[in-house]
Formats: sequence, structure tokens, C-alpha cells
Amino acid sequence: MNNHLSIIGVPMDLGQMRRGVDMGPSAIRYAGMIERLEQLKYEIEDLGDIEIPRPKVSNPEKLDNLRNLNEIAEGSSRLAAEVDQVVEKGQFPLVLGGDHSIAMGTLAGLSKHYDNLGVIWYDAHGDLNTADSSPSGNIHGMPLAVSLGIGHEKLTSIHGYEPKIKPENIVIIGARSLDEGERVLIKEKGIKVYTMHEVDRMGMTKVMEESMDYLKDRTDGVHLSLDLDGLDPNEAPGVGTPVLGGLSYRESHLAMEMLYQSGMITSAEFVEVNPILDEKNKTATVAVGLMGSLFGESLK
Ligand SMILES: NC(=[NH2+])NCCC[C@H](N)C(=O)O
Ligand SMILES: [Mn+2]
Ligand SMILES: [Mn+2]
Repeated sequence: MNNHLSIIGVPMDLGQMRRGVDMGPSAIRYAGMIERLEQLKYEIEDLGDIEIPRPKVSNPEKLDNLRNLNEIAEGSSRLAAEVDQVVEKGQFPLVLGGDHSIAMGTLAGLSKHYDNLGVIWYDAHGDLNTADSSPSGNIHGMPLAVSLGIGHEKLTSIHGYEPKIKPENIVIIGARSLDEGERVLIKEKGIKVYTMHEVDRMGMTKVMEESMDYLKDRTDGVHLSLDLDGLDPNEAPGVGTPVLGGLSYRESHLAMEMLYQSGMITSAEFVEVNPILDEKNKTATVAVGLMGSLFGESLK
């Protein structure tokens, strides 16, 4: 694995309705991320936080069922430019959210450097909604669709090209709350999904082996987009859209350890940590622990 990590915080809370997730990057840093990764002998550069525009009104309008569209598009372009530069310099981008809408910017900055960027979407949700299919108008439920080139032009065109990724290069793991329109898109595009049903039946070891085999041959880089709500809310309570019956702490560490051993991950982001909804920074601490495993901590 690339031993030079560049950390980018993204204090974004405009992709959903619950305030506090903009403090995710601070909570994760406070949970000891840098010290933890330094122990693993990485060279770390903390690039600080991206500036996110504030919306003008306190009760934001839903422009075309897309809440805070303009501010999110602007913040995402800034993030894309920063991620682009990090990859350009040959470093590993590690992005801290913020709500999951930031993945549009991360993927926009990454994907131009690859012919076939793979994506592991570790999440309770598909985040494959469009303005038409979204039950909420919250853009954090849309970044994967947007990255496929499906959605409002202001979002799909972030960083000047589209689509960012191909449906056959995506694996979703941990899904247990998919809206009707998302199911249709998954079928139509043939997106690979391991729902909690498959995780329970097959076990995490097999899920990860299959996912990595699947991505290995077809991709030239793999981004891990980890939404903390992929984990069970008992283990990660500090998230805005918790869904019962999630991935366990152990399963998640195993997944991260297997990804480390594969050496295939070329960038990562940890999103949806909301310290206001959390219990004594538990969720940020879990996120940092998972980073430890992803970057090579082991018991032996
Ligand atoms: N990144 C997330 N936590 N997304 C949750 C999305 C929830 C729901 N599917 C929606 O579109 O509103
Ligand atoms: Mn989610
Ligand atoms: Mn998500």
C-alpha cells in the first residue's frame, strides 16, 4: 500500500437534515486517527478541511427535490480538486466526512486517474436515488447514482467529466434499506450487491473474497467508501440514518483486514459520523479502529 497518506476533512452536513455531521472530521481526528496511523509507519499529511458554503436560509428550500443543490455542488468541486491533486502527487487520499454526498466530489477527483476505478460501497443504503426516486430530497442518498452519471446536471458534471464510474465496477456491502427506485437501478445496471441476507448466509469472509475477486480483474484501483451506518447502530450509534440489523464490529474489522491484505485499496473515505448523535465519540472511535485495520494493524 502507498505509504504516504493525505488526509482531507469535509465538514459537510447539507446532504441531509440532521445537523452535527459537519463535525465528523473533528470527531475522527479527536479519536486519535493521526497517532494511530503514524504508529503504522505511514507518512501523514493532514491537509485540513475543505471550505463548505453555508446555505443562505435556515430552512433550505428543496430545489427540484434536491436540498442545498448549489452549495453541495460547489463544496464537491472543491473536494474534487483537492483529491485530484493528492492523487497527482502519488499519495493516498483519505477523506473524512461529513455526510455521504461528499463521495461525489471524492470520486470526481479520483476517477480521471483511472480507466476502471472500482468502488466498494460499505453502507446500509444504496445511495442510488435521483431527484425523482428520492423519498427525502436529501442528496446524501444520491452520490452513487450521480457518479454513474444519473442525476441533476450540476452534480453529474462535477469536475468537468462524466460518468465517474461504471456500474460493473461497484460492489455494495451491507445493504438493508433500499428504496424502490434504487432496486430498479440495481437490476437495470447489474450492480453487485451483498445485502445483509448474503452476509448472514455466506459470512463476511466469503463476501469479501468474492468482492475482491470480482474487482481484481476489472479495475485498476479501488476506492473504499465506508458509511458508518453500514455497521449496526449498537456499534455505531452516531449516524443520522441508522438501520437495525447491520454489520458487526468484528465483521467490519475482518473486512478491513482482508482489504489490507489484498493491497488493492487506493483511496478511502469514512462518512456520516455525527458526534451530536453519538455516545462519547464511540462512532468516531470505531471509524479510527477500522482505519487501523484497513492500514495494516494486526494482532501478531
Ligand atoms: N448516505 C446515507 N446515509 N444515505 C441515506 C439515504 C436514505 C434514503 N434512501 C434517502 O434517499 O433519503
Ligand atoms: Mn447509509
Ligand atoms: Mn451512504
